[in-house]
Amino acid sequence: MIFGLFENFGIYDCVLFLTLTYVAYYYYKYFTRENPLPGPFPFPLVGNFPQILWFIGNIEMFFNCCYKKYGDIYEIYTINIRTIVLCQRKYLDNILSKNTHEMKIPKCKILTKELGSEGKGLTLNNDYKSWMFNRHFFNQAILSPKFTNEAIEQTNKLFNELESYWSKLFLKEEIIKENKNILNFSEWFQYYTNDITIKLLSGKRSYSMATYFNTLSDEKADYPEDAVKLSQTFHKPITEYSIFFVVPPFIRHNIPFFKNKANSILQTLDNVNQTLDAIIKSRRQEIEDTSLNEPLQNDMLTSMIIKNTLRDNNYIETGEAMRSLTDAEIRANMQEAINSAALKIGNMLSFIVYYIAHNPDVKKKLLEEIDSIFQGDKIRPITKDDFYSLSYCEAIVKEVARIFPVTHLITRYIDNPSETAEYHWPAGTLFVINSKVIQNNDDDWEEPNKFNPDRWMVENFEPNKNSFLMFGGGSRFCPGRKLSMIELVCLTALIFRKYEVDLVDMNAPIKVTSDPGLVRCLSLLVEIRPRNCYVGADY
Ligand code: HEM
Repeated sequence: MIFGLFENFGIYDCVLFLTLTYVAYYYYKYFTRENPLPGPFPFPLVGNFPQILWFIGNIEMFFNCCYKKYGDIYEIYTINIRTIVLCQRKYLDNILSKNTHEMKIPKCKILTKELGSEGKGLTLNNDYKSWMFNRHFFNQAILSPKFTNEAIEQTNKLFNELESYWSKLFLKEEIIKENKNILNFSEWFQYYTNDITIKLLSGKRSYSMATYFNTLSDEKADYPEDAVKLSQTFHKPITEYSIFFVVPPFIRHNIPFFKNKANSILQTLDNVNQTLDAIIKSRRQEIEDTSLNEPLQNDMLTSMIIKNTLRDNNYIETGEAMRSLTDAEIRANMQEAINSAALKIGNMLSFIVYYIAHNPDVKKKLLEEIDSIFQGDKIRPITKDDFYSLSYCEAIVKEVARIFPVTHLITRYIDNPSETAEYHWPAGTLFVINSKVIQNNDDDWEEPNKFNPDRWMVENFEPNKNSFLMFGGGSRFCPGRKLSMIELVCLTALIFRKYEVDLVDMNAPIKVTSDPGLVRCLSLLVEIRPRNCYVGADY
């Protein structure tokens, strides 16, 4: 009798039958899931993609709306993976513990193979041993005192270069008189951070600022041709990467618009890989050609190449456990560092300037601190001691990171069953931590919506555990935190020491776009002129 039912089935009936069976199975699984939580209603194959699509370009808004509607813990379906969103610090004890070694993304062969990141680098590396190994090299290269000194030296050098462009374009007397001293701060600092990141990490110059200057000026800056290609190659994947995280593979592979976008990113990544391979090869050669007693450059690439070789001061021959990194591993680490650093620091600087401009009392205190440290000297290079003394400036950076974080989400994926937020979760659960909501919670922060750097100045002040996640937490804590603080504090001081920076439109909200990885400033127009700290001073 059952077989009789199927006798007259055509191909369309079969497709319809299979679709209905799949949909029934999908919703059976959905309605019988473990620990059901509130959240937007999902659809077969695409999960909550239709709802997320509504917020494309401003994913932060999607998470805000869900938080308001569903509360401190809810679930969404991204790329058809059930994702538990945590918006309370009390839920994070287990998941951000230093003793756990959770991954950041689901084990997804297509993703890691497509992006070529399988078992390499840090963020997308799901192999714990390989992650540990790479993380050790990463930390050693970027957290050393030599690297700190190099970061401060390069910050000064590149800031001088930036000023040389600004003086030609915006700071001449006649330009200021005609009110043409307006610049797009977010663009300039995106190029600045590109330049400094690539210099510190690879030892090479990218000349992004020079390239940008040339688009604005009749007078042209000189730079080597190959350097330009490097900066252009790095710019694209960082900004468009998120298509691999929000668009399901089926759509990415078959719908022409998404397919073309994904292919173009893969092509760019391929160019980045080739560029990095060439840089690594030539640096290896330079190191080989340098005698053992001659000093080497202090960039991250050089440190990663020489670690566990005869060049390394701490070298002990112990075999595989202390092997050095392969070119492919170095490349993945470099790519990751460049992707992480330039955009986050660049965008945060724009947010800092925006908040300072809107808070005159904060600006006044900042200038008092700067003047007391530099004593009116607007030219001498900033030093490591200055960096450690700029405590109010550091408080501003932290307060901006708290109230308006550049990374608003942090992910964790468990490959063993675990207890989190008072529920037992099976292996294979993905969690998203909404750090923006957590950092603006009034249980942990007095008047959380008030921009108040002074809260960081109270003696012995420490935020409650897991209530401030600027650099994440647990063993996956951001390894670039020291470099970031150096850049953010030093640049804020260098800018405000010498320049008056006013927003062109004080009434406009800050223009941003956000994807799951980053909140990005689209544009920040400011009017700039030399700051007259002391009456009668010469500029
Ligand atoms: C304002 C600047 C920055 C901010 C706000 C920031 C924030 C973060 C956050 C929130 C995480 C996730 C941590 C977690 O999952 O618990 C992270 C991870 C990471 N960051 Fe940063 N970061 C910044 C700059 C940098 C820089 C300058 C570098 C490198 C040069 C860097 C390299 C990385 C890497 C490699 C990871 C992945 C670590 C891992 O999975 O083991 N970041 N960062």
